[in-house]
Amino acid sequence: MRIYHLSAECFPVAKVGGLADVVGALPKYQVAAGLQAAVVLPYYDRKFTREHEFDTVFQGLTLLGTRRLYFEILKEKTNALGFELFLVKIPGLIDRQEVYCYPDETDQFIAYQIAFLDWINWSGQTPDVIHCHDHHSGLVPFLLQHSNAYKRLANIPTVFTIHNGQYHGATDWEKLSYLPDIDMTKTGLLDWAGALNPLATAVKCGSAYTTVSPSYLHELTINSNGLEYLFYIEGYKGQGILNGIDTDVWNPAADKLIASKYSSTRITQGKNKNKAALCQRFGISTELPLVVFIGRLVGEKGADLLAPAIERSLQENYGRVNFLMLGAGDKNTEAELLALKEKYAEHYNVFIGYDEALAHLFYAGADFLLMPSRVEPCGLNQMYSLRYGTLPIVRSTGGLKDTVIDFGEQGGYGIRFNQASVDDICYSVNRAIVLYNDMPRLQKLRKTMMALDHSWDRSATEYVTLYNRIITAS
Ligand SMILES: Nc1ncnc2c1ncn2[C@@H]1O[C@H](COP(=O)(O)OP(=O)(O)O[C@H]2O[C@H](CO)[C@@H](O)[C@H](O)[C@H]2O)[C@@H](O)[C@H]1O
Repeated sequence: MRIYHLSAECFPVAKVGGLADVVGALPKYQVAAGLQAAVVLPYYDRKFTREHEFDTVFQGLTLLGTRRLYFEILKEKTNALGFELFLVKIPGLIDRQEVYCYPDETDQFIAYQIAFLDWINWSGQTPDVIHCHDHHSGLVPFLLQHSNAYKRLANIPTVFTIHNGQYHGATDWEKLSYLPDIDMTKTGLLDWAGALNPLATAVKCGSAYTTVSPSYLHELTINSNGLEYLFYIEGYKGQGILNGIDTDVWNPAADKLIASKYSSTRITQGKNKNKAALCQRFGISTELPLVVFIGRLVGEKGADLLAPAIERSLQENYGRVNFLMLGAGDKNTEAELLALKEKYAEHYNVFIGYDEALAHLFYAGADFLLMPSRVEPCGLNQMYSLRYGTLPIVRSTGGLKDTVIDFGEQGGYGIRFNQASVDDICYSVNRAIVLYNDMPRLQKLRKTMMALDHSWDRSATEYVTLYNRIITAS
């Protein structure tokens, strides 16, 4: 079965967040299961692309409205990622360093999708399934069915996976002229609330859509930034498939990015060594329970709650708990987190920025990982932390609800709270401090956490079942 995954991110080529982790791992597991899975990314001028060799497998000329675009499809020579990797390169438009936030990013993503479709069309390929991830490839299901340019491809089934339903890629109707030779009676499929909305289009036109956890499938009908009714009426096509984690990359027994490797037979020694390295780097003591946060500093992650919650918690528990933060994003939140450093240097520190290696040390060296997310489609951090024996403190939402059971319940191993509020965070941190002071119990929970299996094997099989279903129906 030939599958093309289309995504803006893929670890380690270009990572901004969890989308990259999923697209860098799922195809590898699919290849191991016997599928011919490949990833097609926009080209980025980054370390990975500079350090690897590529063959030019296709060259073409296409149109973006009246603009003529020369494009190339590059293929990584050695399949270094465990699957075929193709890059769409368009000089002057898709050849830059950053993944997002260019003023012409709508043009970039439309051109990327058109170049991909032109390539498979002109090169005579007919993949069994095209699997699109987030709005950056959301127009593909529509173009396959309703563009005269791609008539030969019209029956290819598509899966659309929603990693983040808050971002839709909505744009104004001016961009309609960029779409090649479309059936103008079908433009309603591109519309949501008066804008051209790629995420809504993909939900309407895809053979099926998936969310990255079962709970998030339902939550989209309650909170999806204006698409709630769409998810309600299209719900029959939806399926929640929980993400897995790449256990080759996230494995404390073989992780080269941490200070000391460890397995579930030597958890305490292993974690202590990593905690010592982490605390030394940030100038805090190792004796106290260490609570960390890793992630994008945005409202969805509840990042604005961190500074007030940490301040209150440190005032209530001065000298009984330490905090370390790693993240970048909203400038006000960054400033608030930096300001706390002055006041609480002995018990708190923050690294503003993106640092993959440091994230690994955080997962290994921390005692607790805090995730006060308002919205969490799946969340990978809590699964990484479980694998490293670090107890997750999470708000009960989306994938966090599906993967973390409170230690107060039968078989539980984490801490869960209901409200994205300073009160609930502080209360949960207090529970963590009490648990830390009952070390035999915490050690037992660490063993339980590390024995959990969140690898991709199960979820990869669920995708294959879905592919088979939509292929049969097409
Ligand atoms: N400053 C920093 N330095 C180093 N590493 C950092 C970092 N900030 C974040 N990371 C890393 O980025 C990844 C974040 O993954 P998440 O799944 O938590 O979030 P994200 O919201 O990006 O993904 C979206 O897509 C994924 C995948 O489907 C869903 O799990 C999630 O709920 C959804 O919001 C982790 O690998 C984390 O370690």
